[in-house]
Amino acid sequence: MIMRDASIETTAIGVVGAGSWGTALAQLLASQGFSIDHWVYEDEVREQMRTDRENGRFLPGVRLSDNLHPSGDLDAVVSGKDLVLVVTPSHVTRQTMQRCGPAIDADTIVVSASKGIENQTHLTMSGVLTEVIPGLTDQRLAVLTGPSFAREVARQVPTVVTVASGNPDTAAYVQQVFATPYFRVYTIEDVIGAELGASVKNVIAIAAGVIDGLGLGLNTRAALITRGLVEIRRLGLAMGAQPRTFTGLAGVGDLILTCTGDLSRNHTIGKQIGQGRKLKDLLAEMHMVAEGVKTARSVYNLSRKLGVEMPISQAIYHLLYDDLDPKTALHQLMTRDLKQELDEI
Ligand SMILES: NC(=O)c1ccc[n+]([C@@H]2O[C@H](COP(=O)([O-])OP(=O)(O)OC[C@H]3O[C@@H](n4cnc5c(N)ncnc54)[C@H](O)[C@@H]3O)[C@@H](O)[C@H]2O)c1
Ligand SMILES: O=P(O)(O)OC[C@H](O)CO
Repeated sequence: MIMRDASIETTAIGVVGAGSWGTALAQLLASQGFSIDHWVYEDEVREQMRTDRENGRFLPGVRLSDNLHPSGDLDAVVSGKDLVLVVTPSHVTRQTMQRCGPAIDADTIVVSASKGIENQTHLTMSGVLTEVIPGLTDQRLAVLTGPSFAREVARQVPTVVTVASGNPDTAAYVQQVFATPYFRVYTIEDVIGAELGASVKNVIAIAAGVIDGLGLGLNTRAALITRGLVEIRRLGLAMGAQPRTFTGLAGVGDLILTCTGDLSRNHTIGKQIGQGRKLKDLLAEMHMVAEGVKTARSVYNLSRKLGVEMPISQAIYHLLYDDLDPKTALHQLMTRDLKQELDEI
């Protein structure tokens, strides 16, 4: 049993986004007894969730509790809530939350569970939400992240995540709301570090998939994860993150999961590219999001703008957008100038 403050039990919650992660988290909360208003984008998905109590498109095989209420009314889902959870793909977060931002009450806690960096602004999701939700400050904002495949959380596989907020009280509140005996929640204060770890690992996971698609070995994958973490940390430091964040769940934890787990969409797309398939064909077949594809563009431009050395991430950008051959990319990475391993800081 997780001990919660009695006041937590009556928390009114709205969830925006019913992809695999939005549905898994909404169901997790519903299974704990919270009444959930859940905004579902597609009419047919919403209808199926209402009638069959299943989201067959994004999270098949998981029965939805009766206290999870699918809705197409975005304003109604977010208004009058103690907590609003935003779980849209990062490229539609701005447009979605711009629509309903004014309906969110001034004291509502807003939690982002999306992972990505906007292409146009280079903002992480906390930055986007702060721009589009009137009056939202970092005091009412939190980020839920860490190694967590939706399908495993839905099966109640023991999972450990972290909640980042600039306000420790907000982090502690969100921690209490989400924690279950199979979903352990830590807190940290470094929001930008947590979001960068969560976002850039998707680019490195594409690289890990490419390595597997090329049929390379475990040595290569371990090297990739290690050097990928160096790149994530470098970008993080350049953007004001705390270095220790990257040794935690939002950093190395999520990086290991996504680089090694067959359930990862980012890893899968990388693997197919390694096997010779083209990005545009893969995207045309996918109804889910592989955030690393868009984030690779943001990271490429950010790293150049900030002068941060990120050779793996830059190679993935060229592979995705300039048709760089995977074997050539690997050869270029392996034959870079020889150097000392660790950065000064
Ligand atoms: N799936 C996971 O295991 C997992 C785990 C942790 C974090 N995340 C993150 O959660 C976020 C959401 O991913 P997901 O896996 O739930 O999504 P998904 O890939 O399963 O589904 C896509 C979602 O996008 C929505 N969508 C498509 N077009 C839209 C539009 N124009 N406006 C609004 N919504 C639209 C769909 O309704 C659906 O909810 C991503 O940032 C992802 O990285 C996912
Ligand atoms: O399936 P992916 O690659 O989007 O990864 C899902 C989560 O981010 C893992 O923590």
